[in-house]
Order: sequence, then structure tokens, then C-alpha cells
Amino acid sequence: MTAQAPVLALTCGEPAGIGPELLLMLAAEGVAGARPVAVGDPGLLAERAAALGLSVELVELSPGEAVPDATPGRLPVWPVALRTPSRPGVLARANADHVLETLDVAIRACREGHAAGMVTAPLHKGVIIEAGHAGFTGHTEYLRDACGVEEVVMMLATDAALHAERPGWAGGRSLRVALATTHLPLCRVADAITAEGLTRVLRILDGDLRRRFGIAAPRIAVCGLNPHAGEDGHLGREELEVITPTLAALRAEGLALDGPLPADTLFTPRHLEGVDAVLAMYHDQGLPVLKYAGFGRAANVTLGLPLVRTSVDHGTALDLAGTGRADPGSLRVAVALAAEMAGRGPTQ
Ligand SMILES: NC(=O)C1=CN([C@@H]2O[C@H](COP(=O)(O)OP(=O)(O)OC[C@H]3O[C@@H](n4cnc5c(N)ncnc54)[C@H](O)[C@@H]3O)[C@@H](O)[C@H]2O)C=CC1
Ligand SMILES: NCC(=O)COP(=O)(O)O
Repeated sequence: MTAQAPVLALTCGEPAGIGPELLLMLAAEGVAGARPVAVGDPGLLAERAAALGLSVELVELSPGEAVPDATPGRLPVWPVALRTPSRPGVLARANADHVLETLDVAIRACREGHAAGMVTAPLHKGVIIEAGHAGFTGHTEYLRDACGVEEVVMMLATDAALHAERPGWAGGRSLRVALATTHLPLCRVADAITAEGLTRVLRILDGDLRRRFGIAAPRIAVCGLNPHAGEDGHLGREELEVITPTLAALRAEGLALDGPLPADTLFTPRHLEGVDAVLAMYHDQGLPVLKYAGFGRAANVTLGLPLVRTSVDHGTALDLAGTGRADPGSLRVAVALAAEMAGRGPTQ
């Protein structure tokens, strides 16, 4: 008997953004290897489908009810009502709680075993903060807190194997970039690079590359923080005082770590040879490279969680919402990656 494809909860994200229409596009073309369920407002999905001429039958279910095999043109939905009507491209603070509720439903479904993982369409951080959730910085930290873990790691991956067979793929090279710090103003980054934090991040990265990605002996290249990795202390001392001793201690535990290396040369083919993941010190040190290598063909993964969570590599694209011109490529990759990770067996 063949095992059924894993159920994946796909949150619709910001209702005024491109998330709802990306889910509909994916449902219209069909999904192999997973049984996706949208988490969002069925009325909104029906409206967007009609506006874009997408023929998708929406089937309302509750978490725990049997989810049918994926069929092109059909999308099961776990309903979460909008708080106020939504127009493409127009943010409404009143819907911030709707967006967070879709996350809560998906998290609960994963934790109660009704879904094998969750895939999140993009939300708009600013409108959620303006709606009164002052400490909100993104899915990554929200999931960390909801799951009660101390640390999580954001990693974006352009896994060529997941999409090489897709027409239009021009990236070729697989690249995984994880971040030592995530959504932090640049002026606070240096202080946030601590031996304790780096140790937690690298242990999670090494552990999840083994457990979630099936890499038996991962090799991780670690960026310095400063230009030229500090130039022997002349251009910054974080490498000498924090990063180098932390890597040495972790190497003694058996982790295969290169670095700290100057970030400008680390991201060149020769230095990436044989490297399974790069750890960048901050968001805009690593992600521009990743997006240059494969924007629209990469996925974001949260490591260190007791559940599988992937996401797209882009934001809400309010400028494209409702036009039907948004590219569902990254959502395809995010779903395929979540299915692959879920297929590696139960979480802790
Ligand atoms: N996983 C998530 O929830 C993420 C959410 N965001 C949030 O999204 C909001 C907007 O962020 P921005 O920096 O403007 O980035 P963005 O990714 O929304 O837009 C940047 C540019 O890329 C284009 N683009 C984005 N997705 C596309 C797609 N699927 N197909 C074709 N073109 C696409 C947009 O039209 C725009 O020109 C912010 O609130 C940000 O925090 C950003 C990244 C990830
Ligand atoms: N640039 C990646 C990003 O902002 C993703 O944020 P998150 O909502 O997945 O934490």
C-alpha cells in the first residue's frame, strides 16, 4: 500500500497581497506529492478566483476531517473569516488578527497531527505592527514563540533538485543561506552576535541539515561580520573576540565549519564548492545573494521548530496583487520542500 501524500496547511497571508491568488494558481495547476489545504477566508478566495478567471472549486473542511488527494482545480479550505472586506493592494489593519489567526490554525493543526507541515504565503509585517502587535517581526519569531522554543534559524534555500525539471529554471546551483540574526535594525546587529547565540544557531543548523535535509555530515561556511572578516582586528573585532572562538569550540564538538570568511568572496563558486549551507551574520548580508541566485525559485525554512514550516522567498507584492501577474514559482518550491521535509518522518 502506498503512503498518502502529506497534508500541508497553506496560510493565505496578507489578504490584500498576492498570497491568496498564488494559492489559487497552484491549486489550478495541481500539486504533486502533497495534499494542500488553504487556511483563509473562502469568500475572499472565491472572489479572487473569479476576478482572475481561475477555475478552482473550494471545499470547506475542518482540521481533522479527511483531506482528499490533490486534484487540479480543487482546493480544500480550513475557513478563517476576514475581519473586514479586503481589496487587492489595500492594507487594512482590521485584518491583522485574521492573518495571525490563520497562523494559529495552521500551527495547531501541525501540533495536533492534522497537518504534516505548514507553508506560509507572505504577510505584511508593518500593518500587523500598526494594528497593535508592537513586538511582531515576522512568521519566524511568531512560530518560535508559539512553539515555545528559545531559538529558531531562518534559512532560504534554492534547492535545484526540487525544481530543476521545471521549465524556465536558470539558476542551476543549489544554495542554502541561513541567518545568525533575522529582523533586526542594522545598528543592533553587532551586539546581537554573541557566542551563546551563534552556538545555538549553528547547532540548530547542523542538526536540521542532518535531520530535515538528510545530509549526513553537513559542511557549513560562516561569514565574518565586518569587511574582510575584520582584517585581523583592524576593521572590527567581532571575528577575533566572538566568531572565531565560537567556531573553534563547535569544531571540537564535531561540527564541520569553515570561517569566519569574508562574505564578499565566500559567495563565489570556488568557495561554495562542497558547502551545504552558508551562515550569514545578518539578513542583508546573505539574502541578496540568495535572491540573485534564485528569486522566485527558492523557499524560506524555519529550522529548530517542532514542526515543518516553509514559506515563499518574497513578500506581499502589493503592487501586483489582483493582477494575476505574480509568479507562483517560489510557492511551488516551498510546497515541494515542505512535502520533502515532512516525508523524512515525524518531528521531535
Ligand atoms: N514570508 C513573508 O511573510 C515575507 C513577508 N515580507 C513582507 O512583504 C512586505 C513587502 O516587502 P517588499 O520588501 O516590498 O518585498 P516584495 O517581495 O513584496 O516585493 C519586492 C519586489 O518583488 C516583486 N515580487 C515579489 N513577489 C513576486 C512574485 N511572486 N512574482 C513576481 N514579482 C514579485 C514585487 O512586485 C516587488 O517589485 C513587507 O511587509 C515585508 O515584511 C517580505 C518577505 C517575506
Ligand atoms: N526576508 C525574509 C522574511 O522577511 C521572512 O520573514 P518571516 O515572516 O518568514 O519571518
